Amino acid sequence: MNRTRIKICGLTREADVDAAVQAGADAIGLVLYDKSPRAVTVARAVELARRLPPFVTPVGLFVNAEAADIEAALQAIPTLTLQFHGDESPEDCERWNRPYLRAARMAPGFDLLDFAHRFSSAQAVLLDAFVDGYGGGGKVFDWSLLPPSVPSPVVLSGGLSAANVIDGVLKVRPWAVDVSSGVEVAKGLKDADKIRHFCDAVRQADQQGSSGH
Ligand SMILES: O=C(O)c1ccccc1NCC(=O)[C@H](O)[C@H](O)COP(=O)(O)O
Repeated sequence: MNRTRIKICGLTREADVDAAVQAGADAIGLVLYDKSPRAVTVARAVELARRLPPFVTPVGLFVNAEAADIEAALQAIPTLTLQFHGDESPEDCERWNRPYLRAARMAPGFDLLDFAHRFSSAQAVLLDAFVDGYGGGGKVFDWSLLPPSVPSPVVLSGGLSAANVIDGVLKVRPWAVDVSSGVEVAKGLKDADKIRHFCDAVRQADQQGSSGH
């Protein structure tokens, strides 16, 4: 069983970036969407991304952003992976010729297979709950809604925490998991112990999954 990759999202402080790296995160999410309580500016994102060692990916999150704002972020952080969390079309995502994640908001009746086909150029589809304000809602969607297989790598997201991520990994078998609220003490303020417990739980899930549980 592959090692489930881990993205810790909505980081705003150096200490939280360091805690995510220390706990074994594979990526950090920087919310470049000014209506979010976890928003950071491009300048702040540069400072945070600069702390990352090799092989830990900075992911910039956008919601229906102006092209100039995405351009500025890519100029400032050339290694940025893009995450589109709004109503962006495949063309909106592909024009940057950069690796990107495409968020899918899993409302009941949502046609994930059609969505994954439309966004086949995405590195992965990030499956999130359908919440007001696009994301970061701390809400779990019904994993049983998922089809038996999805033609893209899946990032499971939405209301995850150390308490439910083992179940999520064993049920959905995603390429990666993504968490924001579940490792916070307040919006945008992460807790190092929660981050560590979350990452340890993902490792435990991988062990259970490889031993046929
Ligand atoms: O995190 C936010 O505040 C946010 C705001 C607007 C769009 C996307 C946002 N976050 C995107 C993420 O990838 C979150 O990690 C994802 O929605 C899961 O959040 P949570 O349910 O709090 O773990």
